[in-house]
Amino acid sequence: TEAPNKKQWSLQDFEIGKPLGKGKFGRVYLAREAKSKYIVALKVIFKEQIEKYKIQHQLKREMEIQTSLRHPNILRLYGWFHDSERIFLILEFAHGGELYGELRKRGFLPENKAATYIMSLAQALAYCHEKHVIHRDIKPENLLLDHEGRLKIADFGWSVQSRSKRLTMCGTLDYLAPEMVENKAHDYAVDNWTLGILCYEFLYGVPPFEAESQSDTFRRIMKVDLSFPSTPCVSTEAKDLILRLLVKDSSKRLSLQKITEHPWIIKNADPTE
Ligand SMILES: Nc1ncnc(NCCc2cnc(NC(=O)Nc3cccc(C(F)(F)F)c3)s2)c1Br
Repeated sequence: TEAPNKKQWSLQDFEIGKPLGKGKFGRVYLAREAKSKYIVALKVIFKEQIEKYKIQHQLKREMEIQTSLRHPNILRLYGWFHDSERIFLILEFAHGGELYGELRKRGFLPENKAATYIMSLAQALAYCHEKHVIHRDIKPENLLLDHEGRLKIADFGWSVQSRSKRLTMCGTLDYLAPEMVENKAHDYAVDNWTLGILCYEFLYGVPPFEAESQSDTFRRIMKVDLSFPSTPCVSTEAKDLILRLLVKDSSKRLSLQKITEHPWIIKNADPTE
């Protein structure tokens, strides 16, 4: 008999539930595998969309990368299948939904939650970097929460192409590091920059370089035009961590290891995470 994860899945194997969300390339549904009753999230991607944007290789790369990653803070991709016009990704279901929703609902996060999320991200990214995977696409929409509120990094343009995807997809520039915005060769440190952006956004509710137009955001990123509003009140240690991450020279950004050892993280992150 075949190992379970080598099974050829098909739509008939699943009972489809409510829609969980819709992405650029298709919707996500709650689903249950009929025999095992196992709950999953099923992402439906239309082939003609993939062909239109010529990102087949990117999806292929995502599958390769994803099946090799196992980490408590990375959403699992259990497998995939396709029919004549769609590709289906069989994903771990994150019961808590998108972290984005929590941030929008609360406006901004308490320091212990923000620190716990940043620590989980630093640990997951350190794991990815050990596996020579740079994420490049970390933003609140791609961060999900499981039933215990544990952070899961999801969605994958995990490849060099993801930069072209982002720039051609005219996604938000808010999370792009200077070297990416300048379309320069970049390395692992882009994810460290993004952790600085996210830490700021978790604590203030908006990304640090938000501006009316993309060109203004571009200018603010290139200048590292960073300022801290007087409200909400944020600790000096949190601002210290943000200032050590939002550094233009990528070689001078705090390392992932050093992030997990930063006083603000030690003091505020939930150690059981
Ligand atoms: N509560 C929830 N529980 C679990 N999941 C949820 N949402 C799905 C999160 C995702 C995880 N992985 C993804 N991957 C892709 O979308 N890949 C993708 C799609 C199109 C094109 C391409 C490419 F061609 F550009 F690469 C790559 S979406 C939710 Br809401």
